[in-house]
Amino acid sequence: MTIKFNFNKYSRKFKQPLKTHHGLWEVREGIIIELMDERGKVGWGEIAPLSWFGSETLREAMDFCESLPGIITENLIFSIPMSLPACQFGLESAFTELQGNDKEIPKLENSGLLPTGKAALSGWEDLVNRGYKTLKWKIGVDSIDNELNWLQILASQMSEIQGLSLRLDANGGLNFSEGDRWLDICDRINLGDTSFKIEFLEQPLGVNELEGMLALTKGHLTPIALDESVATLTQINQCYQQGWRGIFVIKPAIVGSPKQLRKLYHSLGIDGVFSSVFETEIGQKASLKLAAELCQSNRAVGFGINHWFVDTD
Ligand SMILES: O=C(O)CCC(=O)c1ccccc1C(=O)O
Ligand SMILES: [Mg+2]
Repeated sequence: MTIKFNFNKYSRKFKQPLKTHHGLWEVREGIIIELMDERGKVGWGEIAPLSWFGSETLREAMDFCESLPGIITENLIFSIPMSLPACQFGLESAFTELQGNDKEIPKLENSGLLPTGKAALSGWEDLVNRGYKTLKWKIGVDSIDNELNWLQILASQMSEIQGLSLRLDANGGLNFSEGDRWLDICDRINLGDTSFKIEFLEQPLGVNELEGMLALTKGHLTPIALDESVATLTQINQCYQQGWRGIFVIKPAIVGSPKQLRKLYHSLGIDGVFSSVFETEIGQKASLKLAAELCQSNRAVGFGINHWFVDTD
């Protein structure tokens, strides 16, 4: 089968830039893939790299697309190198769409992203009114004393509504003793008698500090989720081999080939939380299909943010 290949770069500005320990992120750039088979059926895909997270750069993805001929084969799509994980996802998901199976995505529970810093204290109610029961808050941005103080206020406010939970995402911005302090307070909250829970602390330490995170899990009740440390399939495998049995955040758009993800996910028996990289609806649809297929737990997915773009082109 021959497949026509086309691609287009896009650029979208966030209504509010995302503030994390990595800094401010203002514009999402990526590539839309269009495949067409001999009958004229079209399949869309998206390459949404996040190089500060461990994927290829947008430039590398563009170079790859520019190197491809206008007519490609299935074989080419399934032999994209592991060094281009976002390209693997983009082309493979476009190909899957070509093949038909247009199944409806079942409605998954979503987590809502709180504004970073003190603004979370006045921002959570709006998200809860919009139906979110799981919220996520970026930490490691302000001073630890301020943030721990805000956490305790947030926890006591959120405890007044039944059944809410909170995820904390440090984006690798803590050191060991800071991680320990955060987890002590999370444990104290989780041992309290309200229904409010801290679901997990995401990526407290840097990408290469797995040993430290393994050590942190030992002394604490509140789970840790790896994110930056497991951005790609290769890293998921490595962390598993090195003994990680906690939660894995899976960002399908940058993790690599969906086919290989399925295989690895089942063979390792992963406890996964599926999450967005602020891709467009094209990448989001393909990611959510994978989440619905693979995620056995009742953990919310992290895709609650698509109202955050300014309309441009
Ligand atoms: O995971 C979520 O719930 C929301 C998405 C999110 O936090 C995120 C989005 C883009 C890039 C990095 C991250 C992150 O988890 O660190
Ligand atoms: Mg994260």
